[in-house]
Amino acid sequence: MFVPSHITGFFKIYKDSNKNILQIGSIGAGITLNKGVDTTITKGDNEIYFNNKKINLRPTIEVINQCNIDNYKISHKSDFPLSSGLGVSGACALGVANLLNKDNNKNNNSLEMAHISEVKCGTGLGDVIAQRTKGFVVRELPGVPNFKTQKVQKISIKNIDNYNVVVEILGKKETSQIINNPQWIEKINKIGDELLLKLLKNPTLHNFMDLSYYFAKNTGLATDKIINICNDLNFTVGASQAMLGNTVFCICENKDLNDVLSILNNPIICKIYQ
Ligand SMILES: Nc1ncnc2c1ncn2[C@@H]1O[C@H](COP(=O)(O)OP(=O)(O)O)[C@@H](O)[C@H]1O
Ligand SMILES: CC(C)(COP(=O)(O)O)[C@@H](O)C(=O)O
Repeated sequence: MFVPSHITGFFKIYKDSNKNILQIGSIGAGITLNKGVDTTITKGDNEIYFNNKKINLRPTIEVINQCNIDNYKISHKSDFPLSSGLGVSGACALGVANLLNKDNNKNNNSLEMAHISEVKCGTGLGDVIAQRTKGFVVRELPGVPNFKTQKVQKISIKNIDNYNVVVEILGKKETSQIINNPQWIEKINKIGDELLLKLLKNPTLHNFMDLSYYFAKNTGLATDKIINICNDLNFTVGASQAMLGNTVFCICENKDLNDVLSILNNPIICKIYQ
């Protein structure tokens, strides 16, 4: 079961404690990539493997606890490491939730299960909704959309094959340390407040990248190193920090790809997955 990785460009946090957990989350915009996580489940001794290494991955464990299953061996094969701002934790949670419901002929909502797991673990607020939707995704309401409040838009991209998403992972960043920190929440929500409306007025990849760069710089989430790399890539559609990681992402046209690769040290070339 493949689930695409997801890069959030900017977001705003909604963690109102008296709300149902399904309505807790974030609004924002991002893109899913053709690289992500492939999850399989076989019989086993209740083990979880991530790229062949046994780990206790909390978002996956949270989903298992909701399904109350036993004698499993879960294997996540990921194109990216965890804690890189690429939605890998969400891809693991959604992949295992999809499989468990399919295998056990359950009709639980796997999206709800994965979202609950991410919110409980502090590893995500909106990734799994974008990963289920796929493409260039705008989330206008926090939480899992339902038939009444379907406020998740998939923005169409002309000549999508002309664009590359080049990713450079510089290190790790634990999402939970940011989205559980009141000072960071205040900064993120102050800067992120107007960006969604600005994107909806001009829903293009260029505008998305400009708004993401503005968000990364003005929240203080981006390091000087990341800002400098983004500035060096200003000949492209745009470059910014993948939220919430220590990761640069750049969208460039095919004609500029070689120039982008000459600037980055460990570039990973992706396409937008829809
Ligand atoms: N080696 C590891 N063993 C167990 N859990 C890990 C390991 N590395 C990272 N994690 C966990 O994986 C999760 C990554 O979530 P997050 O920070 O949101 O990253 P991502 O951007 O990949 O979604 C965190 O709960 C983190 O503690
Ligand atoms: C930005 C983030 C809160 C975290 O994303 P990640 O670090 O990739 O888990 C995401 O879940 C979102 O709500 O948009």
